[in-house]
Amino acid sequence: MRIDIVTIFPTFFDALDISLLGKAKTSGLLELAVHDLRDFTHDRHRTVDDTPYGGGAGMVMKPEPWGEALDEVLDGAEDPLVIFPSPAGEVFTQATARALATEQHLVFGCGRYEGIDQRVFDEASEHARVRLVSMGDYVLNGGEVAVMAMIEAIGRLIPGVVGNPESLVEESHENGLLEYPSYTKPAVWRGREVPPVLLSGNHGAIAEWRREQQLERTRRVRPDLLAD
Ligand SMILES: Oc1ccccc1-c1ccno1
Repeated sequence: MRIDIVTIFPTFFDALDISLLGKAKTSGLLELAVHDLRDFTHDRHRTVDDTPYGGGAGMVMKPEPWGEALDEVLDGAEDPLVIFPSPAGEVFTQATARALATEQHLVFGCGRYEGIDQRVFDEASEHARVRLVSMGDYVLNGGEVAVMAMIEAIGRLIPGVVGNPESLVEESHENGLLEYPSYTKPAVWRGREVPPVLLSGNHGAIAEWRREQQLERTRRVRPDLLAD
């Protein structure tokens, strides 16, 4: 998979050089390029924003730098999917991550300020598939945090990135439920014992207990996940 990111804070994504995603880059499973939007400006101040037409507080990201940046990133690309994090987007879920992990080329556009001139989305939509994606019902200062979260959620689902694929199966949201509680040594810690069933060696009983824990936790914390 190739990932391109367009942002005014390119160093924000230095963190992608560490941990699993760093190994995925080194191994060639993941090709990543970060582009500084200001490299596509032509004025002395490298201006990327301006006041909104119609008035209002804040600034809007200018279309020209975005147009030139996306022209470069999309030039010669084969069926890329362009994703802009936005509070106005469809909500990102594990199902979204699974679907995006099958894409060959993702382009992430990180908006800042009060957003990006609408004509950028309209123009990009004539050259590629474009989606606005929300990380949830809250407001961030920009798309970089959202893109980092999406890249981690997507990247770990790319075959070969996570050492043991089995570890992906019993996670929250993989089977529509929240994950069961986990325990490790010591068997007793500050007087708190590990549930005896987990020490029983009875794999059937352990699986049943874990399923019951998933259902109980989901009913308690996220009943919406159980709604039809
Ligand atoms: O609040 C935002 C500002 C810019 C880009 C994305 C967001 C956002 C908020 C929730 N999901 O995405």
